[in-house]
Amino acid sequence: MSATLSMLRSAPRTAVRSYSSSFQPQRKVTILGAAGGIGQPLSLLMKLNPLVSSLSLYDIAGTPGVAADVSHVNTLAQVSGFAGEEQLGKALEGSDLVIIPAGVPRKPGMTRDDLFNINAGIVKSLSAAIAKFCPNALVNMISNPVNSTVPIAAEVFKKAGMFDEKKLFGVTTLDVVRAKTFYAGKANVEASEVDVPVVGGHAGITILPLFSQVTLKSKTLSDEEIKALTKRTQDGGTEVVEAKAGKGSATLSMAYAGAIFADACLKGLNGVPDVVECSFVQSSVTELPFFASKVRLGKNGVEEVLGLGPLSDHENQGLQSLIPELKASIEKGIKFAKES
Ligand SMILES: NC(=O)C1=CN([C@@H]2O[C@H](COP(=O)(O)OP(=O)(O)OC[C@H]3O[C@@H](n4cnc5c(N)ncnc54)[C@H](O)[C@@H]3O)[C@@H](O)[C@H]2O)C=CC1
Ligand SMILES: O=C([O-])CC(=O)C(=O)O
Repeated sequence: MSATLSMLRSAPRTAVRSYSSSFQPQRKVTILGAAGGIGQPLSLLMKLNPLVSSLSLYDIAGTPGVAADVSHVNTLAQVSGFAGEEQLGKALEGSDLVIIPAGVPRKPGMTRDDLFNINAGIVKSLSAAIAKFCPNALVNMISNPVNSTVPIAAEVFKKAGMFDEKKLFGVTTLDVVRAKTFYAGKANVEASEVDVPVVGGHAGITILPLFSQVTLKSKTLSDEEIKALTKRTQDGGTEVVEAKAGKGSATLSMAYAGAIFADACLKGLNGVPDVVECSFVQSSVTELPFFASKVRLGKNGVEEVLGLGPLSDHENQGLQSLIPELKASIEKGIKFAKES
């Protein structure tokens, strides 16, 4: 995390250096939904990433303005804006990484699953375009409900005959970011030095932080404190939705989390060793076909899906409780993609 922050802080200088270095691979990153609440700050953060040489910003409307604005930042990436379905192919062509924050966000009182009816269709059509125009790209799915949108994309890719399970990722990094922040606050340690795996899925009780595996323990927290931290991490999205009172869900912290995960994917593609992040991927860690756990990233995307490690009794119970809900959300996505 601190490495990412320092990367962001030093981006302009680093970018100038990498401009002149011939060995830096040229990477095209495309953001679908780039004019939205997440899309705009994420576009800025990706413009700061020295691993990005071409930044393609797509939305149904509003992207020319966002692209013009972001393009004035003095870093390496060349920025292009595309608006409307007829420009989607051009936006996607040649992409190494496609990030998808396209879709509607929650309002107070809604669950992520309440977004399914609108977002499933959006994700399905964008996935079909990815299959057609950049079948080799890594895909970072942010659109909710992630527990269903990732299986939808997988199904669309299978139908198109180009599914590669190593290249499809549900972005659960914000759960990890929250778990680290909340733990650090409670244990009174530096947030940047804390690491906590978060496994399962990305909705309510399917979000399972493994605080028993936290890297920096300054003092042992009580079972009650761990239970409260678990609940706060699971409800982190709702906390923001309620505070925004009808004006959407997490955008700034999500853009930060999305930029961290995209950076990890790009580092993996570039052959940087030992890049590990949690993500919701095709998995055999449990009986479910998709599951979030630590994943080692490499030159082809997922290099290795890592196991869960030892769990506390509380975490084991959480794992058993989340399976039925996560299973139903995965099946709902698969059914939608097969039948629509
Ligand atoms: N995975 C995660 O941890 C998180 C996921 N999210 C999800 O991210 C999604 C986006 O959230 P916000 O940016 O706040 O919403 P927003 O409404 O501010 O932006 C969404 C953007 O998507 C665009 N869009 C809609 N249909 C499109 C299409 N067919 N092609 C391209 N763009 C399209 C809209 O024009 C809009 O600009 C929501 O589904 C939200 O629930 C939000 C926070 C965290
Ligand atoms: O809660 C929401 O609707 C948005 C989201 O996924 C999050 O903030 O984790």
